[in-house]
Amino acid sequence: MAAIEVENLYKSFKIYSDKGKTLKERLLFKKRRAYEKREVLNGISFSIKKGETVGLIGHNGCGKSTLLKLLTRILYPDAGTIKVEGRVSSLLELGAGFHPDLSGRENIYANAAIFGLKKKEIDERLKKIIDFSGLEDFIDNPVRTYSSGMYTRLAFSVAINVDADVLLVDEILAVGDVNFQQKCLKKMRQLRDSGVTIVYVTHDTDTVKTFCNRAIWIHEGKIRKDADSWEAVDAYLAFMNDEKMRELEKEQEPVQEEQPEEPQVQEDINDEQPPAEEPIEDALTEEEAPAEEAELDSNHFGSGEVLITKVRFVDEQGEVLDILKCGMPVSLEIDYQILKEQNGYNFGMGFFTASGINVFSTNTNIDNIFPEKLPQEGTVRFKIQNLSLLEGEYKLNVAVVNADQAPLDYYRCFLEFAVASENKKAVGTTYIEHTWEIPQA
Ligand SMILES: Nc1ncnc2c1ncn2[C@@H]1O[C@H](COP(=O)(O)OP(=O)(O)OP(=O)(O)O)[C@@H](O)[C@H]1O
Repeated sequence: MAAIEVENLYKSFKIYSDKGKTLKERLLFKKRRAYEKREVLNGISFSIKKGETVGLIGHNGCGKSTLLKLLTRILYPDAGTIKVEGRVSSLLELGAGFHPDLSGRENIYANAAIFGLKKKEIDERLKKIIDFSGLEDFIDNPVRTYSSGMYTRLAFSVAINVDADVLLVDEILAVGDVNFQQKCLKKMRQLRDSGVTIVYVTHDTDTVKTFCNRAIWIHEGKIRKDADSWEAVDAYLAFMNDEKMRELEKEQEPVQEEQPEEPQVQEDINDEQPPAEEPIEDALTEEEAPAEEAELDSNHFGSGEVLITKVRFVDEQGEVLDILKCGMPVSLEIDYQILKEQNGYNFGMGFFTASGINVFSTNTNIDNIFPEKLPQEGTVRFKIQNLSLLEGEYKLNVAVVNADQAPLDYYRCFLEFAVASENKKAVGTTYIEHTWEIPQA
């Protein structure tokens, strides 16, 4: 049975470009104020079953909070329908729904009443709410004297104690201290397990993976992916990573076109952002590496806390190779990005034949390299002095695991590549340097 049913939802905001400098100007030109319409949600439809826990993900400003506010009916859509079954409780913007001059206790009554509780029901829950908030000593002070963390504590304590069927939570938990965050997540898990439907907006993709069973990724006003939380988060992180790469490559462009014909181009670029001050890794400035740069897809596993973002073969000059040659020096470059620091890192690679036979695999730990700390992003190079693979088609596995060998990003076949051979001929997969000794007659 559906707890939330959203159909063809549209929401735009008017953005006023000329507000008028003074109140007089604003009043006089009230009707003439120029505005543009910003489409935020552009035809969103989904259905959430009772008891589901759904993470809403997407980049800043994509409309997650707007969607949550529409579900809470703080905002109304331009078009589309929203049906929510049962009592709704929400934890939206910091302090939303609190009156600054009322005490914590008075705000509990006011807030819980908004969620549909009668005075008697609130009386019964008051102690529980105050206890959970940990604000006993401050509960009779006006909430304007509260810190942002204290606001969150109070708001959360009310939101989870109103026996809601549907709980809508915005990124608000980030404000509380670590202990309170853990306490909230524990409580939310209990609510989830007792069948409460939860929609959770957050940028903490780890929590989405572990806490939610499903995630909806909003992009450019539409649903880009609505799937199992791991699958949706991986797709979102891969996309964000690609975006980052594109930005880095764009930043690089003016540096490459140092003497442009049109000074205007330079000005535009300067407007946007200052020219790159830091030297950017060679690897990121390569214009293209079509054959080697396999696209990230969901056909791999790992926590995603460290991502393998690009992999390529290069020659001694750093030129990307389409075809490798038996006997040549080759480097395998693995670009990574750390989203969450680990207790250590172990990078691995493996060559497989097209039919899946492992020709050679190793990792940094096997080679007695145990990196504990790494730059947040960089390139690991696996250098081969003399490629001994024979002519043929091969597959490449790449992986990074942590010091406990837990997979962070593991690809069974990141890319397929070909090896050619001009003078090193033999049968099999590996060329073994050799000589023959033949008895003389
Ligand atoms: N009341 C409003 N008036 C005008 N524009 C608004 C209003 N509320 C939101 N917006 C705009 O709508 C867009 C979506 O905002 P929203 O807060 O929903 O994004 P979000 O995905 O929650 O972002 P974040 O991850 O940064 O919290 C933004 O461009 C924002 O500026």
